[in-house]
Amino acid sequence: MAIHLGANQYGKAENRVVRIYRDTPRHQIRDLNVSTALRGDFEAAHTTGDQAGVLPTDTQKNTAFAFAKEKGIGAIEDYALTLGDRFLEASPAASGARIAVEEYSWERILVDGQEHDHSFVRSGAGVRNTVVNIDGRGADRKAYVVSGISDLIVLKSTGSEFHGFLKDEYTTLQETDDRILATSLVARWRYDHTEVDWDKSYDAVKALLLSRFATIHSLALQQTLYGMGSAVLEEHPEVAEIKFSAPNKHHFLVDLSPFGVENPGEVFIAADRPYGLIEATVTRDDAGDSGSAWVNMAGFC
Ligand SMILES: O=c1[nH]c(=O)c2[nH]c(=O)[nH]c2[nH]1
Repeated sequence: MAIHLGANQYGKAENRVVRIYRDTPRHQIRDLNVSTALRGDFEAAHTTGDQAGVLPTDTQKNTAFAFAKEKGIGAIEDYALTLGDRFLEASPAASGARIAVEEYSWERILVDGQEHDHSFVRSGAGVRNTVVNIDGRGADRKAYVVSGISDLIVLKSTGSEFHGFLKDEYTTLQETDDRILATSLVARWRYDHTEVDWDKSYDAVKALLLSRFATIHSLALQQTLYGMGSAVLEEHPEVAEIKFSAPNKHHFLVDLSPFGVENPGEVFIAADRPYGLIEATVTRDDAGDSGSAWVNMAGFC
């Protein structure tokens, strides 16, 4: 029987890297979840057990923590790019590196209206993340950055319709011109290049996604996502494409008529399962090649 080793990668997943800056009494915190992986010629490690070319996952973990101190943590994209280049330098057998970083945000606790110097409360709508893929070294190096946000839970209490859909003998859904639209949005956008002010771009894209969700009069979640994605591509030349995964968090009107009570769109049951899952990609026509940007990105069409 002929068999062979297929695609493979290895690394340390979910390093919880917390970096405190304490040069002054007013501390700063960065709180990351870092996953690293190398791909390349690791055939022998699998087929014969020869680990000569394998930079241990433990070393990858150590590097993630050491760089948090030695190089500091700026934008997560820069941290990920620096780590990826380091692993390719340290591991001759590797042809590519994938570094995924999530960032949990904290804000200062207010005490008597004043921001505390070293006490924080977890904050933020949504979790910022990035996935950096680097192929090759030196003149052959190519770097791809996909950044995004997950767990961005949004709801609008009107301004959403759903009607005119295809019907067959199993269709029971009523048409509606006024419903709740809610989702826990995952959005990831691919940058066209790496000369980007990452923090500024992230803040602006997030704000734009939220404002378009609010202002687009929705005829379907599909149309809302396309509108949100188009706005990002129109206003952000640095973004080549954007992908969404959006569970339609259904809110069903509760029938209060058995109790003689009218319910004109006021009391709903928030169902957690099942949910419609709407996924879409919006791409600039002249976008550059996506290369390995989307390698192993689960949960997207
Ligand atoms: O925005 C929606 N898109 C759908 O495709 C769909 N299907 C469904 O039952 N409800 C909805 N809502």
